[in-house]
Amino acid sequence: MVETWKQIPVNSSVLQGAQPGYTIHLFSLDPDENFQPSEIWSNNGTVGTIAPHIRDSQWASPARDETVRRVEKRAAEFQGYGRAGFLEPLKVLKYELGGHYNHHYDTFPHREARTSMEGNRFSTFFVYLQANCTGGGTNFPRLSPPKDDRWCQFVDCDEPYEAGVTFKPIPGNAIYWHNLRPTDRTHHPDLLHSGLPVTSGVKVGLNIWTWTPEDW
Ligand SMILES: O=C(O)CCC(=O)C(=O)O
Ligand SMILES: [Fe+2]
Repeated sequence: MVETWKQIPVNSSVLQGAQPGYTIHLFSLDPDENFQPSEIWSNNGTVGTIAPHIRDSQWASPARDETVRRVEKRAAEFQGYGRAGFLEPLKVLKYELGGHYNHHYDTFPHREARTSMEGNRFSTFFVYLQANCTGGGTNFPRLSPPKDDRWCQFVDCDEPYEAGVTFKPIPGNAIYWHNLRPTDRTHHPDLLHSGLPVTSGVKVGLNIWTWTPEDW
């Protein structure tokens, strides 16, 4: 038989029973019934309060089914080993009209100020799952806008220089950053950020927070 480059039918028995090392699953979460108002935690990590003038959104932790575990695994592998100790259960966030989250850090300040937990949120993935909305970018006021125009597909290049950098909520995209400085383990001051108000429609995001090992 002559070999051609169109030789293997996708549904052939050759593929049945194969155990690929890596499978892609369509990532779809519909945790609507589980959504509750998002809380704000104090610096020592003890109290969660609801304060819509600071943060107006709903959140839910999806059940750890196979899809969610796969996302967890990918997030862990992306970061290699080392300072990545634990993942916090994934948190889906939903913002409706006017929903926002004022400027904040994702970290808790430093070990001594905390009573109820060890470690800290080393890194953040913020994934845009749905963004059928206007507004709703993620703003980092202390970052300098990029000079290369190619970034304009991901960040809002029309806003004033002083506004810092605002990532556009593009479904399927994610932003990733390290909250802690490796040298002194304090939070990086430039990583102050906010979820800008949604001016129409709905934005759904996903937080994947990785914690340092307990002895960090
Ligand atoms: O909604 C956003 O764009 C950012 C959300 C955020 O910073 C957070 O949930 O900690
Ligand atoms: Fe945040």
